[in-house]
Amino acid sequence: SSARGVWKYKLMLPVKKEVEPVSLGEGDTPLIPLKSHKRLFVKFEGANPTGSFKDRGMTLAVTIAKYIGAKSVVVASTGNTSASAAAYAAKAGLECLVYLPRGSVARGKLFQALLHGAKVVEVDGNFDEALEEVIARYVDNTQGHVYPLNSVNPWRLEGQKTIAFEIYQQLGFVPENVVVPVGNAGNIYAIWKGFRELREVGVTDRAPRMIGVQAEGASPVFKTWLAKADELLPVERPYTVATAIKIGRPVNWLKALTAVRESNGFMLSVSDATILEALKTLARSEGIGVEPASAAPLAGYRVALEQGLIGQDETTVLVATGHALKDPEVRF
Ligand SMILES: Cc1ncc(COP(=O)(O)O)c(/C=C/C(=O)C(=O)O)c1O
Repeated sequence: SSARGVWKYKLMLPVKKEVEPVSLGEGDTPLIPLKSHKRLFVKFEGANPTGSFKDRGMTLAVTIAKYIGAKSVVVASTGNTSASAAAYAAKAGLECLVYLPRGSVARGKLFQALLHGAKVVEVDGNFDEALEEVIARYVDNTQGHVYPLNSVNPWRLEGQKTIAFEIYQQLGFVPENVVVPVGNAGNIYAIWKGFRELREVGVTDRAPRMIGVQAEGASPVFKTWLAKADELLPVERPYTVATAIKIGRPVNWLKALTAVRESNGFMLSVSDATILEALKTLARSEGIGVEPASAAPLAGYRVALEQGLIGQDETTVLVATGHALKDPEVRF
């Protein structure tokens, strides 16, 4: 079919074939080999239409919202989800309402939400409070015309799993490790789901270890994994320069731990200093411009190599989730 990107995999997506996709050409992002290590690659999700991997999930969720006759969509966000929701809602002719934590959204992302015509509600509090507000107001909303898009919305994870399909097709094999920055914790599970489905349909009999990286000041999933706790150990006042993943009570924490455990992977927590160092290396040695959260996988990879958790001879893919233009004020 002439479809490209996410919709090339329509048969692996849970949508009826008559559904008309709302698409901005998301997906088909580059897999870039790094000079620094011979079997290290970056999956550059900054190359998506609004500059982050969120577009993969948003094309699905907004397509469904339109298909079911929603008039508007609502989402809480640390920024990239709101930028993506605004663009896809505009394409679909839907209104878009975004709840953002006042003062912690990188300028590029706020600009995009406004540019695409979203109505921005600034919440006094962190992302977690913004999400609580959306869930309280809209998730059990009776009118049904306002469609909540947060990663409690399964459609977004279905779109994001196509990252796995592309990595497999671009490498020609399943890598030993896939390293993902973890915030609200949906993406690491979505990518794992994609690799699990490749195995289930018999394309391959291998699966990667899923390695999740958090910032030290905002690492509830790491803490819960390390403690082998069966309840989330939340971080009340998360702080990190990587504002995209500055989340203290990730809704998808259990999904993320499932992906890590099922894949025999692990969680890491890295300092802001090492994240900024990694951001600088990617920009100045590899020519790859990312926002801070998207440099966390390289920071994590370096730690994992040092600690012998990853071997030099293993093929590893770092998922760089967002473009540098998102956060033009980061000081590194
Ligand atoms: C650049 C970037 N890198 C990594 C993540 C973490 O993904 P999840 O672990 O699936 O949450 C985000 C998440 C952003 C939001 O949660 C939002 O936009 O509201 C991001 O923007």
